[in-house]
Amino acid sequence: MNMDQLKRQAAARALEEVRDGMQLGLGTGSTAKHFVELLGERVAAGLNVIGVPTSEATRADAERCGVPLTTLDEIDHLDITVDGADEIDPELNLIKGGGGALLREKIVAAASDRMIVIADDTKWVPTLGRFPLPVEVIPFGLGATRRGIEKAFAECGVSGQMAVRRAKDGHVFVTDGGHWIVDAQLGRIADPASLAKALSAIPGVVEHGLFIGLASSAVLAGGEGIRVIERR
Ligand SMILES: O=C(CO)[C@H](O)[C@H](O)COP(=O)(O)O
Repeated sequence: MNMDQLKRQAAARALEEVRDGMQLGLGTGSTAKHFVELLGERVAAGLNVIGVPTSEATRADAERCGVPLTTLDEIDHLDITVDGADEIDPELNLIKGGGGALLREKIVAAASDRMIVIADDTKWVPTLGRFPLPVEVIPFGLGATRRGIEKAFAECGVSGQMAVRRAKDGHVFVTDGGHWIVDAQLGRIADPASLAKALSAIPGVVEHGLFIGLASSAVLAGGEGIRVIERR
């Protein structure tokens, strides 16, 4: 089974948790896209749900698949958010933002009763940090913000190269919120909760890709089948 089939399997397993009448957060990325497509098939067959997309890309996918959409201004909570991740550790802390949607993804996950993370099992790691940590920043004053980020890294015992993310065409990547992303190659983040707190305190940092205590469960698809891991 190839990687894409594993992602679809994880998405299908998460779909089993969806009940009629639910309000759903719809994640971003290639795995979350499978979930939106499968959800669209269930909606076409009569399932009554409504979704909040975490990116303009997911909004377009959901519209194409016929999934009814709303916003967090129109409803007061979400039952489940289903989203992918770039890394998942045994505490179900995550690195997200490889697709650049971390800000809306975190707002939507935080508004949800449950967050189910779906992934192929290559995303499972003993310690976060091999995947570059995305930090969403305001372009104004970027030099000062970067120095603040470096200080936070030093205080939390990590270090590594930082680079402003670029799109395939070479231009600076701009998020749906109009911000930039700095990707930091940290290698190993021993204390992700402390680093998350330190990064959140920096003026100029809009959000970062450390999702601490947000995921309720992870559905991991691998060669030997599907594993569902619940947060302890
Ligand atoms: O955080 C994300 C987007 O901002 C994605 O969930 C993450 O990058 C995983 O994507 P994929 O399912 O394509 O591997």
